[in-house]
Amino acid sequence: MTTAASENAGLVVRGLTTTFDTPRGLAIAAADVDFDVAPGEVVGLVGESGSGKSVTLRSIMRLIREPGHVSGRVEWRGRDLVAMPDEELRRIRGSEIAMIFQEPMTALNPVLPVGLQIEENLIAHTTLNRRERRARALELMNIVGIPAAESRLDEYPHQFSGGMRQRAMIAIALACSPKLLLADEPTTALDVTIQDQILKLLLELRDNLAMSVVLVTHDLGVIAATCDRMAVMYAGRIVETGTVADVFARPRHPYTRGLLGSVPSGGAPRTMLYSIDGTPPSLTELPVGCAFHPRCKFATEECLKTRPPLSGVAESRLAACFHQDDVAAMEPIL
Ligand SMILES: Nc1ncnc2c1ncn2[C@@H]1O[C@H](COP(=O)(O)OP(=O)(O)OP(=O)(O)O)[C@@H](O)[C@H]1O
Ligand code: NI
Repeated sequence: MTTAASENAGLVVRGLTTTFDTPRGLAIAAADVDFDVAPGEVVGLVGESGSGKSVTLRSIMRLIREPGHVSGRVEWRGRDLVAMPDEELRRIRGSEIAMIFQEPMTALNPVLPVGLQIEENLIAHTTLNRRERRARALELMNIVGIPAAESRLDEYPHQFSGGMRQRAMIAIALACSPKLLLADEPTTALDVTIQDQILKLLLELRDNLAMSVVLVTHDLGVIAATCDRMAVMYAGRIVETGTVADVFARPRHPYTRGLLGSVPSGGAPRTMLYSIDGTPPSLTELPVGCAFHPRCKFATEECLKTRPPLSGVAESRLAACFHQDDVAAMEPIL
């Protein structure tokens, strides 16, 4: 049943679990992931390479293919995206919900001019006529800051620089004024100036469209600059959530503390440097107990036997650590 309250609820993810059958066994790439994104809110997902950030985003959009399998609930404005018929999902995808992929070249069609790719989205999801579509495409190119937009509409993706391609992909994603944007490393590999411009653009759109954003990044500087709340992922699980201010000021999970501690103090960090010893576990052979225990200075007997549940001081401020009070009691980092 759809209620007015749930229609306003934005994105609600519950128990999202994604596994892959691999020759080495079942890889649990995302496990029991829970998070919410309110209308107009920007939530960051952060974690090391392979922690399950992209898999989580792709699972929300039902873009996981064999040998992958997704379970759990993804509610968007009160409707379950996991259980919804393909046809209905296709209508929502690209219009209400848009995604920006990690690698623009794979998301863009190489044999179609950029302007036409924007128009294709408009053909699929609006009743605009040809002239109106062209005008809207031009408007979008201007919004994302592509110079000489009029002539660039007829160019192909390979004629665009990396930064311009990223902008083109954002223009396509935004063609139908989505209410939810899933952005996977939208600014990685771009230089700092362009990165700042694109993040600023996303925040403007968030304000103008009351758009919700899930932003995946491994860059804590990007989280600090753009997000309201954040979730830290480790080995497929969310291990800490909270407002960006709270998590940065007083991390409650040793992994988060390690990530933040490895960031140079003074000014927003641009890259995440790892000072945490060791490497993440294999997803087919996760350690018993807490998956982080082999790398953790706080680990005790309990951590080797039992996986700590996400718990904490408030519903919106959680950490999956038995020793979170000790972690929080440490000297502030920044
Ligand atoms: N099709 C697949 N088959 C098997 N394993 C997969 C598949 N797709 C993803 N995985 C595994 O899922 C895990 C999580 O991958 P994911 O791409 O979500 O990581 P990530 O956090 O986005 O990392 P990065 O920062 O490098 O983008 C990885 O170990 C990856 O090998
Ligand atoms: Ni990724």
